[in-house]
Amino acid sequence: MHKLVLIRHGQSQWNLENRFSGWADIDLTEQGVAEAREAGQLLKQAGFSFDLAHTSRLTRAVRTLWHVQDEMDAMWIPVVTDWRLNERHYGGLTGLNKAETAARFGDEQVKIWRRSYDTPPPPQDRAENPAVGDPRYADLAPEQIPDTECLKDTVERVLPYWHESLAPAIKAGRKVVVAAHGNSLRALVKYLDNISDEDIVELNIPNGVPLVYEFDDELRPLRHYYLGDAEAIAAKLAAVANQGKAKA
Ligand SMILES: O=C(O)[C@@H](CO)OP(=O)(O)O
Repeated sequence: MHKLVLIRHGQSQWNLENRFSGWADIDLTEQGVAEAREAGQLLKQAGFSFDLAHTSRLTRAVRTLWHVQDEMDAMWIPVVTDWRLNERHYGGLTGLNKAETAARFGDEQVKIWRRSYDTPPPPQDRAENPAVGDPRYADLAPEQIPDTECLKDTVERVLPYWHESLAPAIKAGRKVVVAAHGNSLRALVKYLDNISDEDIVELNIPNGVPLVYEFDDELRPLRHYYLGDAEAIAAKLAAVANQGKAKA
C-alpha cells in the first residue's frame, strides 16, 4: 500500500483578513505557524515519516512545509518547489475582501467565482499581476503566467504534475508530503476521488490539517482521512465555506 500526505498551508495574513490571495505571496500568521507545527506533531505521533517533499513557489506553503519538517526532524529531505502547485490565480479579485465582494456582487456570484469548476474570476491587469517579473517564475514562459484561473485551469496544470512527478515517486516507494493550497489541492483531490464538476463546488480544505491518502499498487485511492480532532476540523471546514458570504 502507498501513502501520500497533503497539507494546505496554515492560516495566512490574508486568510485572517478574509482577502482573496491567489498568487499574491502572503506569509503565515502566528496562528498559521502554530497550525503547521501541530500538523508536524500529529504526523510524527501517528508514525509518519517522509523522504521527499513537494511544495509551491509561494511562501505560505513553503514555510508550512519547513515547520512540518522541523517538527518531524526531517529538514534534510529533498524539497521540490514547483509553480504548478501554486494556489489558483484569483485574477481581478486578488487582494479584495471576500465578504465585501459578496456584499457587492452577491453570495451566489462569489460562490461561483470561488468554487465553480469552470467560471474564472475577471482577469487581473498584467501590470498588477504579482507574478510578472518575479524571479521565482523565471522558468515560465510569459504566457504560462495566468491572468486568472478557474478550477479547471488549475486542474490542467496540477494533473500533469501528478502524472509526471508525484505519482511516479509514490509508485517507486517514496514517502511523499505535499504542502500546497486550498484550490491546488481541490484540483488534485477532484482527480483522485473522481469528484464530479458539480460536487466539487461543495468541497473545501482546511488550513494546516494533514490529509492522508492510501492507494493500492496502481495508485487507486483506497481511503483518505484527516489527522486531528474531527470537531475542530469540521469547524475549520465550515469557516472556509462561510468566508465568501456577506456579513449579516
Ligand atoms: O484566497 C485564496 O487564494 C483561496 C485560499 O485561501 O481562497 P478561497 O478559499 O476563497 O478559494
